[in-house]
Amino acid sequence: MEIALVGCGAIGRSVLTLLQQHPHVHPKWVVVSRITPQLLEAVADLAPSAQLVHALPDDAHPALLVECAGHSAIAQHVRPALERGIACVVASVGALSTPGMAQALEAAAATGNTQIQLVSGAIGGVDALSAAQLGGLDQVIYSGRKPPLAWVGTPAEAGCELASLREAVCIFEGTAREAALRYPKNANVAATVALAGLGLDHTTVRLFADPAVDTNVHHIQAKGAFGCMELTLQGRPLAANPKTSALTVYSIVRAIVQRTGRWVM
Ligand SMILES: NC(=O)C1=CN([C@@H]2O[C@H](COP(=O)(O)OP(=O)(O)OC[C@H]3O[C@@H](n4cnc5c(N)ncnc54)[C@H](OP(=O)(O)O)[C@@H]3O)[C@@H](O)[C@H]2O)C=CC1
Ligand SMILES: O=C([O-])CC(=O)C(=O)O
Repeated sequence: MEIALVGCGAIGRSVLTLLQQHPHVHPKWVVVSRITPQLLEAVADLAPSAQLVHALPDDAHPALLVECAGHSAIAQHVRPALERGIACVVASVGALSTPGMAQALEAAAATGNTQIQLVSGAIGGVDALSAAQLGGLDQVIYSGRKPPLAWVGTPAEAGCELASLREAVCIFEGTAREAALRYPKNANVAATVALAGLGLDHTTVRLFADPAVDTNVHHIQAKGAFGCMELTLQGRPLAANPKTSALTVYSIVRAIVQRTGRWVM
């Protein structure tokens, strides 16, 4: 199966590394915003038969395009690929918080007669939540807790001195839509939980910078006709990006590899 990968940062490089164990998956195109000597070297090492490009060439027909770049890549690369009939796997789920984006992707997938898969990424339990939603959900609360370093370069910096925090600070409370728009590199999970459950405007989100944790701690509390659910996931961050949990990489590789087999779970 030939695939195109969009993004070659912390997630992209780890995905390429793991895919070396899957001989039926062939990364043929790696789409990046800037082609640098370091990237050329990394791709030559991790996926020697892949081309490093700024956009998917017109004559490329991958079976799958896998996005692990950032919110801007959804309009720039995912939407046109869907229109061309290329199935897409998306990690930057928070991009769907931009008004009109979900509808635009839906229309693009309809034009191309193909599908978009949103990965569960750094969280689990999304299957249970979306099944529970069919019976009716009363409340879903998501909280994301990360070490202070993971919030560098975000609006959290305006409200507190991250480097000298002595105790946990709630840096955001609001809807999943607001969280995903304000924290595009840290609150994709908030959007995922919301899209599976009560929606972007009815899911309560709290984000914490916490010097007492050394993992990215995701917590979901949900109740409804099904009963109730509580899930805590302590995700080990990637060394190359403390904002991102390693589980995101495994979730993406799982989504790719499942397409080469006969079982879907
Ligand atoms: N669903 C989930 O659970 C999670 C989702 N994510 C999503 O995955 C994204 C990537 O994470 P991570 O790999 O850790 O981040 P990194 O910053 O390490 O890497 C992102 C890479 O993508 C490139 N990039 C950014 N925008 C584009 C674009 N429009 N087209 C092509 N390349 C682009 C960047 O290049 P440059 O620097 O040159 O712009 C960079 O090399 C996050 O921004 C987030 O949206 C992350 C964690 C969890
Ligand atoms: O990787 C994580 O732990 C979560 C994350 O960054 C996000 O939700 O965007």
